[in-house]
Amino acid sequence: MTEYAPDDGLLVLNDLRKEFGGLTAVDDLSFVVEEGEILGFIGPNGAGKSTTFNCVTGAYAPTSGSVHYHGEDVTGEPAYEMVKRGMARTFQSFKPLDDRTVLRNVALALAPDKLFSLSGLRGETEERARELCERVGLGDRVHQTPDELPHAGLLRLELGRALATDPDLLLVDEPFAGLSSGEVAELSDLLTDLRDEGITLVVVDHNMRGLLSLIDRAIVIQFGAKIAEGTPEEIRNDETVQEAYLGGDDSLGESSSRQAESDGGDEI
Ligand SMILES: Nc1ncnc2c1ncn2[C@@H]1O[C@H](COP(=O)(O)OP(=O)(O)OP(=O)(O)O)[C@@H](O)[C@H]1O
Repeated sequence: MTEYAPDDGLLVLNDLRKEFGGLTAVDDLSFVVEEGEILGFIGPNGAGKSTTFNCVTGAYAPTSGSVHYHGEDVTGEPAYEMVKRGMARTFQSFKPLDDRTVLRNVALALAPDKLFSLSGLRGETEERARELCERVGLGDRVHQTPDELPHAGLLRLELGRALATDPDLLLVDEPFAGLSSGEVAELSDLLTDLRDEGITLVVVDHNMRGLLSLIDRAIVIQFGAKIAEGTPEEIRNDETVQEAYLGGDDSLGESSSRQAESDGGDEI
């Protein structure tokens, strides 16, 4: 099996393994994230996507294997260390503070220690929080509270919170769930803008709705192991991927993927 060198990519995983008792959630998984790309990290429900990234971002210690970031061995480092090193993530089930404005929620991620001691946001902190709100398209909603935002707005807020740590790698967890196709397109534009500004992105999802037109490349996993890797076109046409999703239905093509999209379904 290929052993990647530590500097083969911005993020390099070699034989990453995570066991929970007798269950192997991540099964000797190796792949790289190249600097400047938007990588799709795809797999059916329960494939091990979250566990992989919990091992990478420091929420879990891997059972074995290695993680290199910026060429350095960061295997098993805690979450705050990974944030300091420039890795950020969004969570699918995030909970903003509903009694604080959008601006304050972003500022909280920017300066958690200061927010509680200051009576109001001032100077640099407020300015940076405003910039971040603008950057994620919430410039005209800074004084609203999260419960006034539509779901797509909450996702933008979560992105603003993640960007507050000034990451160079951003892991985005299932961003398109619950969005209309118009909102998927708008969010894709935002993610592409972030990439163009120099942030490398990994977009994690269990379906490919909206994803294949956004990403440069994808890794597909099943039962914790890599089953395919390639361009969106290669992934779409990969028989193993089709089997993993559809139990061997080889009729998958443009039309059925569009059908899945219009159904909001789980398929490719
Ligand atoms: N903390 C845990 N303890 C025990 N088993 C776990 C734990 N976390 C995940 N698992 C198991 O590991 C396997 C992989 O789960 P994981 O959540 O990583 O999959 P996933 O690809 O992210 O799925 P989804 O798309 O549903 O989020 C599953 O069988 C899950 O039940």
